[in-house]
Amino acid sequence: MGETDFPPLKNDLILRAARGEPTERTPVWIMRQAGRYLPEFRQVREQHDFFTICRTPSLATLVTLQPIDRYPTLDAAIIFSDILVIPQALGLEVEMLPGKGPHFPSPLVTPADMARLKSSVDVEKELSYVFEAITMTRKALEGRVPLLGFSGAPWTLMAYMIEGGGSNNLHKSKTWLYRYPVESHELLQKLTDVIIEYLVGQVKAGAQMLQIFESWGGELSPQDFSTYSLPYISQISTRVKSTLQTQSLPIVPMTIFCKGSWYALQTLSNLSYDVISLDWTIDPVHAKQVTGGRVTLQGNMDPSILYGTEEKIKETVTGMIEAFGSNKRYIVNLGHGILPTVDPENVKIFLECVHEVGREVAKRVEGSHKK
Ligand SMILES: Cc1c2[nH]c(c1CCC(=O)O)Cc1[nH]c(c(CCC(=O)O)c1C)Cc1[nH]c(c(CCC(=O)O)c1C)Cc1[nH]c(c(C)c1CCC(=O)O)C2
Repeated sequence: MGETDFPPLKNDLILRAARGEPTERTPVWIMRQAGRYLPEFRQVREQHDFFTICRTPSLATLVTLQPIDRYPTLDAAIIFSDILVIPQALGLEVEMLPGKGPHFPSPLVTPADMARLKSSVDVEKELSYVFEAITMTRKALEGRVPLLGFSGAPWTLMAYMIEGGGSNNLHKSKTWLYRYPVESHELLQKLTDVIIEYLVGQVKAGAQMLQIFESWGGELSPQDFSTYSLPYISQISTRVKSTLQTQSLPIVPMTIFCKGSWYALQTLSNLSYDVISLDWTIDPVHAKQVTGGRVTLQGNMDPSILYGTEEKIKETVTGMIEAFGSNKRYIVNLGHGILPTVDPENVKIFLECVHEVGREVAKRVEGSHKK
């Protein structure tokens, strides 16, 4: 798909912020914005299994658009899918158990189980449903906001494939790292190669920006992070961008979200990512100092603030935008996904407040530059 196959974009704030260009207002979107906190999503979910929604482009388009229709204040849409579609494409079965989350009936137990994974994955075929959903959604958006694509990062996906679902301490996947380092690297590299092809395919289908989720980055020590996460997320941004260039596709901005990996901030800012997404344990002023304006920062309100009063939400948003304090290189988001029991009215309050405060701060910064 080429740019001319889609309606022209009317709001490019987030793309400009990602590229380091000034914005007249701070852009905002919410991780997991399409999901269970919305009654309209729960209604679709009552009729269809989770992965059926992912695999049916018309349903994926419908739920991707639900938050965009409800909140005209959102500055981006994110394609409805899941990070676990990659383990599925590699041949592992994954189910989504209501109220429990993902479950792998036959996870990888020892390296011998890697023989159960496909030796080569036809990404174009196995994940064609994601690409179709992206193209359909991009058209249905009618240029209202940019469409984001995403993938899980290799370490987080490896951990799910070995733990077989959620886990408190990741001891099974860490056993691999400390007993079978060679095979662990082999698995991480295999995932990396598939992820790169998958992300390029998303851009070809119409994704305008990409986010990589290393949701379990913070479970690793700084040293293990540099051995088992960093080399692979680094490869992903450089190889995705060089492949996009070779294939004459748009070189879209890329975001890295390593939850809990505060120690890696400076290193991450020297890779070829455009945006670093921060969790709420990181102080904005510290993040700005450490990353030195080399990247755009995204985040980082504690998702639980959305359970607070209107005053608390407003106070936190104001403090956060003032601390990131710029009309450049900043995208508002939560520090992790929105929680399923949040009241959608509080999301509205949050988004409206971001618009209001974002405009004020941008004006103030502009004014102080003119003086
Ligand atoms: C770790 C991870 C997963 N999936 C994802 C991550 C990385 C982000 C993060 O750290 O939160 C990413 C994801 N999952 C989903 C999206 C869709 C787009 C969006 O709105 O952000 C995205 C970007 C839909 C989803 N993925 C899931 C749901 C709910 C499933 C349901 O309806 O039963 C949705 C809407 C299920 C899911 N999928 C996963 C878990 C652990 C769960 C269960 C717990 C939970 O819901 O948070 C794996």
